[in-house]
Amino acid sequence: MNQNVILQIAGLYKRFGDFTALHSIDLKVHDGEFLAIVGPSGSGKTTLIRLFVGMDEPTDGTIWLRGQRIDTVPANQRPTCMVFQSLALFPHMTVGQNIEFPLKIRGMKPAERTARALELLDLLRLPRSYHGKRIHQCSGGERQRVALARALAFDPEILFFDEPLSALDYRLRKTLEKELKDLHARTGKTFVYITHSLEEAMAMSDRIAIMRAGKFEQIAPADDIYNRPVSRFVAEFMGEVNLFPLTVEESGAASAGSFTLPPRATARFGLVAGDPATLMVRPEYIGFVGAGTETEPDLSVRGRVLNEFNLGSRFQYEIEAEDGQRLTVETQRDERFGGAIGDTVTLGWAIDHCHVIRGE
Ligand SMILES: Nc1ncnc2c1ncn2[C@@H]1O[C@H](COP(=O)(O)OP(=O)(O)OP(=O)(O)O)[C@@H](O)[C@H]1O
Repeated sequence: MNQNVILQIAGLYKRFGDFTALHSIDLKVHDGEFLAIVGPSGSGKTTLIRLFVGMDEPTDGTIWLRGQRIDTVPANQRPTCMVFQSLALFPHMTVGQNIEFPLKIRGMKPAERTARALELLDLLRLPRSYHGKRIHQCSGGERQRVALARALAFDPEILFFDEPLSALDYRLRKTLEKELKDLHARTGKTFVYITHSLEEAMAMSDRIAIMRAGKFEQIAPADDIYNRPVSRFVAEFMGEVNLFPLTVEESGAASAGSFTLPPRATARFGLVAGDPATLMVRPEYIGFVGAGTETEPDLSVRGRVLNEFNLGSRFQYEIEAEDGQRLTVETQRDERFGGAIGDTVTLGWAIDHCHVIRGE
């Protein structure tokens, strides 16, 4: 990925009657980037993609592709934009006919079309013999690859994906996630990928844009979004999290209900008395403090184990602190809590693993 901007939008609005689906959106997508757009249902993800590809018009604002304004250009004259729709294959046609379809409507000669289709089968790691195979004879995963080959047929610079894997079972989804990431690396193309799934976004993308009610709440690399969310909404959207509202006192210490943050910690986060803020710590950074614990943790809480959940590679615990707050803790399998449900435990973690979210 380089820092050249391939796609830029500024002040984009979309209204449906009285309802504003997109509120003054700005975004820059870099050349060769894999950008995931994540957000709850109804946040405006599909509306945004429809504007990119010309399936709908913005109420206000501009879209540029490589510095050229495209929001006023009809969809069929935006050759660099293709939407990947896995379910839009023609079932009665062969794999080859499907892949060649966009080339045929653009007038490419049959021999050239077939050569291109075979190249794309190679790229998608499908056997060349599939060229004559009917779509209904292909498995779900193969169909996804054919749809991708078709989207790539005209060599678009950007591919837009609208939840392509959401209907697939877990194993196939995981396989295709890896294949998509690999395809992105091999083609060097720009991918803009809409998903509900945080896991998918984390696994594949260079940056994640979190959408909420028609606006971007945060746009950043996955690690930043996960470890340094700008709001409670982003923190909670990005998986399990422990959030403690802080009351910063004149002394510099901050009360977090079941524990107190020492002045050196509040100073480090730049908090002063009266600042509204929330302390965040992810479940995997909290550990059980026992006789064998080598160093005293910076912060600790006593509580009771309410539940244990086996997540496969990890274990998750629900703990009730003495002030009634619920905490979520995750350990690796080999660090599983040795006691019983109902036991009183001490939990501890490092200030380095805390993040402060400012504001109400
Ligand atoms: N043609 C339309 N007329 C009126 N309202 C619309 C229209 N299209 C979308 N909306 C509204 O705009 C909002 C955003 O819809 P959009 O489909 O973009 O959400 P989304 O984030 O893609 O959701 P999902 O994840 O469920 O697909 C929703 O409240 C939706 O009801």
